[in-house]
Amino acid sequence: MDDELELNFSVPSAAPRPSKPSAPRKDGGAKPNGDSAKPAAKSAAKPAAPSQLPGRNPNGKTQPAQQRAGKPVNGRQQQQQHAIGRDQKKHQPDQAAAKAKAQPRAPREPTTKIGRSGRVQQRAGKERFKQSGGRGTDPDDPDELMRAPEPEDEQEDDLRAAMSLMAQREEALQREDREAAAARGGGSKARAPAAEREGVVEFDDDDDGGGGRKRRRLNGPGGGGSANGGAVKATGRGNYVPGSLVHAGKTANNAAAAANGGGAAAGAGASGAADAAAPGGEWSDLGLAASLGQQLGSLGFLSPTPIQRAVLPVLLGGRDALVRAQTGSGKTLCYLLPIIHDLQAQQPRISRGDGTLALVLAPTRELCIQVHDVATALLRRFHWLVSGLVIGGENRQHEKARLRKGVALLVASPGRLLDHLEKTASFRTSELCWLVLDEADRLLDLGFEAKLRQITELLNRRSGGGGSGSGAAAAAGNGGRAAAAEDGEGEEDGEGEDGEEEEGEEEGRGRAGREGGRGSGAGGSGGGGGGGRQTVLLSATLHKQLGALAELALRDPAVVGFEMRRTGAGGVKLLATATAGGGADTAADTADADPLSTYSLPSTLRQCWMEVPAKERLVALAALLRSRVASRRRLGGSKAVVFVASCDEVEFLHHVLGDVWEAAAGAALLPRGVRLLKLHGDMPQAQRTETFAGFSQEGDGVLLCTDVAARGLDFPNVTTIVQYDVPGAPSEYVHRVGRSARMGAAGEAVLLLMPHEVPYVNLLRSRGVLLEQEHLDKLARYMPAPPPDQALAMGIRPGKAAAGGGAAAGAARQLAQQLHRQVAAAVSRDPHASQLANDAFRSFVRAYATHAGDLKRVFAVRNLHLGHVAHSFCLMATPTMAGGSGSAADRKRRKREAAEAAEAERRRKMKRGARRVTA
Ligand SMILES: Nc1ncnc2c1ncn2[C@@H]1O[C@H](COP(=O)(O)OP(=O)(O)OP(=O)(O)O)[C@@H](O)[C@H]1O
Repeated sequence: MDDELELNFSVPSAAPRPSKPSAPRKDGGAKPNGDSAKPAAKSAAKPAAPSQLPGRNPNGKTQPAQQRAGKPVNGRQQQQQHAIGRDQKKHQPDQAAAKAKAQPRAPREPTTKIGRSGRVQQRAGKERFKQSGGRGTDPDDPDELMRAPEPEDEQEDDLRAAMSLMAQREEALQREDREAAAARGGGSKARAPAAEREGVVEFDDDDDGGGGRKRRRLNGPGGGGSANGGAVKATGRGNYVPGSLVHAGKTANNAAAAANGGGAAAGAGASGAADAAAPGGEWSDLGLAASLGQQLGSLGFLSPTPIQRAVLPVLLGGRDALVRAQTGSGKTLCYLLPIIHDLQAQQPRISRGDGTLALVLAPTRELCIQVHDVATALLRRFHWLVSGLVIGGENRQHEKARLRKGVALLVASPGRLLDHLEKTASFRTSELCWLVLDEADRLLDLGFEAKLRQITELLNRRSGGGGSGSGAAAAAGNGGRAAAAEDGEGEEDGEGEDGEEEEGEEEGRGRAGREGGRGSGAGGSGGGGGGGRQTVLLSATLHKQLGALAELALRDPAVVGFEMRRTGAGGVKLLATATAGGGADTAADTADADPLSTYSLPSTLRQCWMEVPAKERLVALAALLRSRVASRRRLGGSKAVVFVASCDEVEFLHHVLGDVWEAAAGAALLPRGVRLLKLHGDMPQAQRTETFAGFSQEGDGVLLCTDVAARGLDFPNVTTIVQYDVPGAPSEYVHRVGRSARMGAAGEAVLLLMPHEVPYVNLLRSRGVLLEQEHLDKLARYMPAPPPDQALAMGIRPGKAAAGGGAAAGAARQLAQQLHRQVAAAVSRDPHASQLANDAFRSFVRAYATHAGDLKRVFAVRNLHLGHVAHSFCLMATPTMAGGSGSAADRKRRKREAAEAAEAERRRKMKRGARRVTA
């Protein structure tokens, strides 16, 4: 059954928004390519912009005769004209000069030809300088010459020289294209005709002072061209660390091979491998610039995925878009490619002085880093386009400096972006032409909706764009998690943009209710904004507030992964349809518009659940990790991500399964070479970034984390997802498991449930998520055990546990419990470990208490056996819930301590390094 969601934005009128080449400029002016861009309604309301007046160029400046006469004026000429205008002002300080300028022009001297001796020009210049009584430019003064306007004949010389260069360059490009086409074996796919790409020929990237440059955007299918025709400058900027591109490339190659070899693999819902790279697809077919296609190829992206095929033409055609697709289907490139295609083609070339032209917002810092890394890798070929990152936890001053210099493509988390929009005066966004909200459902879950509204309004104001977007204050009934995050993180440093929803959820939910009440009343005009800005909203789920967000940000969007239907009331309904990524959509009961009910999971993902008594949770986790590591390593690599409910639990498990375990059991839990890593929102940003990159690069490893890693993160080759604690919301289940089985790779997800939690499986089933059951006894062989003499003392033959069968499994579990007691004893002797255990227990119970709605019935605190739960945290007695971890003050204290420890460690490392150098 289809899922339905009512959207409030108005139904698109019959005429779609003009495609990119004719998109309205924010000054309302016609674009240099001559398209009259303003939609009728708006242009009628506004007085004619200067640029629309006859004899004016798009900046409202007087057009040169050549342009008025209808001769083409290219970007370089425009720049020169601007420069001339400025310099003329500078060099005509007095009235006499102004009058002289007003005199009818003397007949021109014969134009100096290119290649003629510079001395001829110099002499003529010197003569003019003398005649003017020393006014104007002294040709003997090299500094002056650098600044001076050139005499007209010299301008023309320059123009001729430039045009001749253009022609040469164009010829070279065409030659290159012909060669490339011949190499591809298809001469028909040559570059677009020269006339289409006249604006993309390279010129020096003169900055005109940052104001008033008019660029020609060459968006739209077939309208793009290569900006540099392969004249690649290695800038060394690309800092793509995680290696997921390489991984992706491999996956794509594998997928392509599978599809080619397997023949029928490309069918809908077939294996993700076929989804990943349908044969025959080419980037240039979709209208991307040839050089961008080449860059994609060099990064291993050989052909587009289905979702990219669906979305790229829409965005290249200049429309806003609302996109839903399954996890790991390649959504990031869906928006980065059209953005880069557009930016690289703009003429005159974008320079740093232009500020930010594309803005990508993502809910977590790690996701921002990831998107930025991919963007940086793609931009390597376009050295004049700079990408940047602003996220909470980073040094504001450094960010400010980068923004002041100018960052064309900026990836940001909402809190920090808002901060810069409000406080960094040199942050230019007046030229913004792209806004992307990635993981929009998560942004909403985290309660960023108010911040998004503020951001959109600020951007609109700065760009002078229309659309207040004020109507989007949707009731954020579940925004409490974010409110909690803000409570916990934001007060001190104004961050709060992350998914640190682990603790303080109760306070958060209360506050969310209030915020929801406040927001719900706002109606409003909405309807997108930002003048000619193109906006993209990507969501993995059909979130309840998506309609409001779409209303806030989008204008007449193309909708991919949904179906849009008119309602009688003039609004539209969104219906979930099969996602372009293939795979099976879950069955859908749409009454509550639960995101999960419309979700699509990769068909290569095996999902199972395991019933585990509370007191055996820790050893079950240990056995599960050992079993997966052992079996997957045989297959060439094992990477597991373990999700828990709180930062404290991550800290506890990391310490206990690492150092404490080894000391108590006499052997490490995991084989040598398999690292145990941690990632959560209370870690200092530097550590988070290091872990993120480290785990991406690892061949084998186990990552203990909170839901901060649940969305969008693309760790290559994750083979197993373990949900040690149940997800906070059903949709979170889907996002967590989506970290595996990406781009057609195989993966597995294991959900551990305590006996009273087993009905959760039915809840998932009712939403179409089907899990198999796996028995704990199957892990018997991998249960950790104490040394043989202790086993014998317990009356258990050491080899018996490994033999298999029911009795053996029982024995193995007994031995594991014995080992667990030893670990617990070690914890009780170690004050630091004890503190971690107490904090983790409290946080676990607090998080458990925050489940709402249907989930509250299944995950009720009263159903917890607190003694057994405490045992699973290696505690001899059940701690009281009073005080301790979980308060905002406590979070801050721990964060500060962690930052101090990290800083001390950094200094130690530096000292060690310095000592090594001097030695
Ligand atoms: N055309 C392509 N060919 C090969 N690999 C690709 C292609 N497009 C994307 N990928 C790779 O697929 C993986 C998933 O991409 P991405 O992270 O964009 O997916 P997503 O849909 O945003 O996932 P999520 O919903 O989890 O955020 C990445 O490793 C990416 O490098």
